[in-house]
Amino acid sequence: MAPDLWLIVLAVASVAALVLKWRRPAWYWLTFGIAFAVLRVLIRYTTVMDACQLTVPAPRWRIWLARMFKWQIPRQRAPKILRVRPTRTGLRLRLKMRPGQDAFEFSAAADRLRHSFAVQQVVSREVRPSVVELTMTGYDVLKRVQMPAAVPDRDLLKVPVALCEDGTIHLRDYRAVPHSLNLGATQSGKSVYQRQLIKELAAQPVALVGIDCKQGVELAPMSRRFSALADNPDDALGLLEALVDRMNGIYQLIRAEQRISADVPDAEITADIWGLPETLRPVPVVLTIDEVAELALFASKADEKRRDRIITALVRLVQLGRAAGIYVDIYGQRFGSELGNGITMLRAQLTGRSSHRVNDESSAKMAFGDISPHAVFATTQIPKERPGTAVVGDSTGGWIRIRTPHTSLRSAVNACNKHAHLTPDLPELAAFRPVLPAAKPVEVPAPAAPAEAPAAV
Ligand SMILES: Nc1ncnc2c1ncn2[C@@H]1O[C@H](COP(=O)(O)OP(=O)(O)OP(=O)(O)O)[C@@H](O)[C@H]1O
Repeated sequence: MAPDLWLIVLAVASVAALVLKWRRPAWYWLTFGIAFAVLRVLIRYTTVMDACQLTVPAPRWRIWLARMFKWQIPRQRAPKILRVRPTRTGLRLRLKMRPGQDAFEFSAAADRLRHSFAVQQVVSREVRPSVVELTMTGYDVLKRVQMPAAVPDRDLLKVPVALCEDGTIHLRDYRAVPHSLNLGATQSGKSVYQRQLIKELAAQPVALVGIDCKQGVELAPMSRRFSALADNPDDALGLLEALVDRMNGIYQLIRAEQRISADVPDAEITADIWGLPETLRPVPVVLTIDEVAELALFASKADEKRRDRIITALVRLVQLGRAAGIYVDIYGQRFGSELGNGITMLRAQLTGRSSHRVNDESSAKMAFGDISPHAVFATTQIPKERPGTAVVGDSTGGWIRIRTPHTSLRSAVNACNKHAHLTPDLPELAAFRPVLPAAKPVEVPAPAAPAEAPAAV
């Protein structure tokens, strides 16, 4: 090719790369970014590791030999690269640690590595003894969230809800983390998160039950897929107590099954619904409670009594519900002792924690104060112009930043309508079955009147 032509191709490619980087960072990453990042990492690897204090001295015998024969003194040794694997959103670098190194050093150096390799984010984790994996994210994946079409880990009660900042998918796994608390200021993105979750659960053989004291504006449009719905505190109390009755009934069923299994040598004895024969297993229930503070507020003595019964029923459900296949997601703006007796006890049982943007540090502490001070700080840093961003923690002190895809109410309602036939009938909750809007008669437009023939001139 003529040199001029080369120059033109180079100029066009550079402009294309710049435009993609600016407008479509995901496409940029797949077309140019991966190659540049792999080159950058491999070329700078030893220097960066040295600068980030992730190298160790050469073995003594090599230094001794070098001194003896006046060779060049061997340099510090960086961890050996076992594998470099590009992904849809970044790179995975698997490293064999040198003697004397530990996985914590790599986690502590994550921020330095991020700057040195010029990537968006670096997360380190130990994959097996002496091997760590650095997951690098090439660009800001949370800027425009697009969930991949195929999620391999999806399972019953394990649904994708958001993208993590390291490019992995955040799954809400009810069987691992049965109950969760989701906080956030108004307009921070709680409802979108909730819709995404319901949209995913709608396609599964589970019963959805909701309490939405905002007169049902969030959940009622999706009511075709809900087995029970309460939109005021009185109904919420009835619904929660009915759920407690259902839970007690399921415990009786498990006990009866245990008695039968006890007499059969070698038979497994179950302590929850998942060990019951499929024909007997009650359908799992996911209870969504929106704006929980509405249940805890009271203006009169009667309201206060109702409030106490609500909190008692809720505490029983989160303490004992898991084995009976009852899972609870609670949403609110704040959830602290200011809401009265029993709240701290209830919160302790909600092991799944997430928080969208909050107005103050004390709200962030309600989500993570008893789990991780780093997560509290990260929550206070969520920018207002990034609605849908949240920090998700777990009871081990780990946390990560996530962002939900922008799920409209329309698309969640469509999913609920599409899967309405999966809505199980729960006899215990029959009194709270949502009143479905009557099907709107299709209006057939009246045939247009025949146009009058123009008068003959
Ligand atoms: N993941 C997202 N990506 C883009 N925009 C989002 C995302 N999540 C939420 N939003 C936008 O942020 C705004 C607030 O979202 P949402 O209604 O979910 O907040 P909220 O916390 O439920 O507020 P409220 O408590 O007032 O109901 C909406 O305009 C919504 O479109």
